[in-house]
Parts: sequence; structure tokens; C-alpha cells
Amino acid sequence: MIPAEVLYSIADTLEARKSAAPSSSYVASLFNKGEDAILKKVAEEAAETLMASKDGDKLHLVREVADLWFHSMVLLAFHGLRPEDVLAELKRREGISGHDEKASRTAS
Ligand SMILES: N=c1c2ncn([C@@H]3O[C@H](COP(=O)(O)OP(=O)(O)OP(=O)(O)O)[C@@H](O)[C@H]3O)c2ncn1[C@@H]1O[C@H](COP(=O)(O)O)[C@@H](O)[C@H]1O
Repeated sequence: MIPAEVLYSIADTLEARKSAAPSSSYVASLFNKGEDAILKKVAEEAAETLMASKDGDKLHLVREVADLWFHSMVLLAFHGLRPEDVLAELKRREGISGHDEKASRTAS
């Protein structure tokens, strides 16, 4: 099993890239371009994920989802957030049926 620590290690690298020269690193260049450039990459990777799914090519899909996760992590880092924040939210939701959760929102 690949440990979740890989996400923490990438997040540490992303944090370090905030003070790196844009010419030295892809991530530093994205931080330097700012939020709109990061959001554009997230949207592009989401669209490419959709196309890979429709292709039915599993390796292609895995690679596009990796791109999507990676750029989502860059977005989280831009906002001072870490993968642990998302994992904590998923953990909080664990075992709560999506149907039940929606019903509790619409009951009031
Ligand atoms: N996981 C990744 C990762 N996944 C994807 N990418 C890059 O994301 C970019 C965008 O992907 P695209 O498919 O859109 O390719 P592209 O057309 O070349 O990109 P654009 O010109 O459109 O921006 C590519 O340059 C990929 O190499 C990544 N770049 C970096 N990482 C991680 O981030 C770390 C720091 O990277 P640097 O900041 O570059 O040192 C690395 O050690 C890795 O762990």
C-alpha cells in the first residue's frame, strides 16, 4: 500500500517552492503567476480527466487524476491549506450516507 505520507511530502515541497525562483521550478512559476493561473490548471485537468474517462483508457485516467490532485494541492497550498485538511473532512464524513446528509440539510 502506498502511504498517505506521499501527499504530506509533496505538500512540504509545495510550501518550500513559495520562496523559490519561478525559473527554477514549475510550482514556483505557478505561485508566481497567482490564483487565476492555478485555477486555470485545475479546470484544465478536470476537463482532461473527463475526457480520459470517456476514452476508457485506465492508465490515461489515472495520470489525469494525478494531475488534477496535484494541481488541487497547489491550490490548497496557495490558500495555506494542506492535504490533512481535506483528509480530516473526508474522515468526518466517513460513514455518513450522502442521502442522509442531504436529507438533514433539506429537512429544516
Ligand atoms: N507531481 C507533480 C506534477 N504533476 C504534474 N506536473 C506538471 O504539471 C504541468 C502541467 O501539466 P500539463 O499536462 O498541462 O502539461 P503542459 O502542457 O506541459 O503544461 P502547461 O504548459 O499547459 O502549463 C506539467 O509541466 C507537469 O510536469 C507536476 N509538477 C510537479 N509535481 C511535483 O511537484 C514537485 C515540485 O515540482 P517543481 O516545482 O517543478 O520542482 C515535484 O518534485 C513533484 O513531486
